Amino acid sequence: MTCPLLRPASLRAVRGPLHLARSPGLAAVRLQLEAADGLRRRRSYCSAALHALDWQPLDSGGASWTRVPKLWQKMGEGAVLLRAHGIVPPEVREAVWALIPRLSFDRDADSVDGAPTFELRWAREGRFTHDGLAALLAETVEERLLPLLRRSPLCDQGGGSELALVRYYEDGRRRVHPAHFDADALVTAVFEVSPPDGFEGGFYVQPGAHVSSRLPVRLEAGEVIAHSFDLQHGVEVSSGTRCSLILWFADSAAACKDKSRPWYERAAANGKRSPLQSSVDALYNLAKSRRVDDPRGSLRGMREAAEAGHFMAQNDLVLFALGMNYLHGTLSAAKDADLAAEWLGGAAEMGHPAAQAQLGLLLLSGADGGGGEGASGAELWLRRAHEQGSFDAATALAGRYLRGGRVGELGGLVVGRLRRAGHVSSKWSWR
Ligand SMILES: O=C(O)CCC(=O)C(=O)O
Ligand SMILES: [Fe+2]
Repeated sequence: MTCPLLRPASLRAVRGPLHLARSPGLAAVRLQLEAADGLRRRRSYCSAALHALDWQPLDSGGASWTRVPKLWQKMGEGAVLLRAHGIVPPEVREAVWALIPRLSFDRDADSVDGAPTFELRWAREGRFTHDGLAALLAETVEERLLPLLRRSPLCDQGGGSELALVRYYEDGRRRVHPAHFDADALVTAVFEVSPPDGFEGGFYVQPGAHVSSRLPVRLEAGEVIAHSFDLQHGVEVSSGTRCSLILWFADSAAACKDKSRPWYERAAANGKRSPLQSSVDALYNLAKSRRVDDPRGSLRGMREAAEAGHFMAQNDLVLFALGMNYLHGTLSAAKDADLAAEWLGGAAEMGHPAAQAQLGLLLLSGADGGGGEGASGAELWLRRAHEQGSFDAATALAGRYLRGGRVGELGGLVVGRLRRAGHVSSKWSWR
């Protein structure tokens, strides 16, 4: 049985803390930020807040759609988000839900956070790969979902589908899928499989870099949402069990097979003529997808996206460039540290938790003996990142508090959080 589904994600983002020989103090970072006009303008985009999504009816069939603006960019219309009832017949949803306990989920590293995926792939390269799910879902995907996407504002952004996943969220397995962009899909569709009274939290969109800009999208069982590649989104389940089915669509069967991402190239090229908002996201995604095959081209693209204000590109540029420098032994550590702090500072000021954590670690690594201005700057950024849920930052803070014997209230909170999440071994106990 076939459907227009494509191939799996192949790139795994590698993230890790920075360890540099020297780094500027916080004041130096601030000065660089103040001097950078572009960064100041970008910061103001992020201070805007979006309080609710403005849904419009798509047709008489009960589907609606909206645009999700990006708080870090002024231009462009925003990402497309669509929701629809009645696409998955209730008996299909119930049969899928009943099948879930019999499925076995993968534990390979996730491309967004490197933690075990707890996902099951049920289609790739245009074919269903799981007989049970194919028997239940082929008709719904081909006869109901694809026609909906084709008559929606997402239609000029694609048709064929790329990869399909079941995702399972539960305490003791995976509970979060951090905010991200889908790097290998032109359009993504998500079916909510589990009944909403079985869990707290769920899918959200995040128009800004900071977690405070999150807008939950509470879905009914069997409801479908679909979005364009330039939508930042994630999942956080605070209690209970949630199961979702995800389909990543490409624009042709050929793109599924040869792993090309022509839509990013098209959007990036269009953006050079008219600065479409999604072109910056396309540049970023294209750069990410070329890391292995064309590292230097990828670095150039990442830098362009970073210069255009993409906060994830600013953060990833630093991680990727430093990785390249270590591999090729090119730039000096001191020069790297200044540049790294500048890029990370921009994204950190916009609120991006990963950049805040990396900047904190960078400042910490340059702080002699753990004291002085570098260290207090480091702590400030690490605390901000920890407040947004960063485990890298919490781990670094806990280490500092415990080594310095300054556990206090915040130290207790940080260490307690790490311990609950299984990140702290008994040797970290301070009692
Ligand atoms: O589980 C969901 O609703 C979405 C998961 C997701 O964003 C992804 O797999 O890329
Ligand atoms: Fe996603």
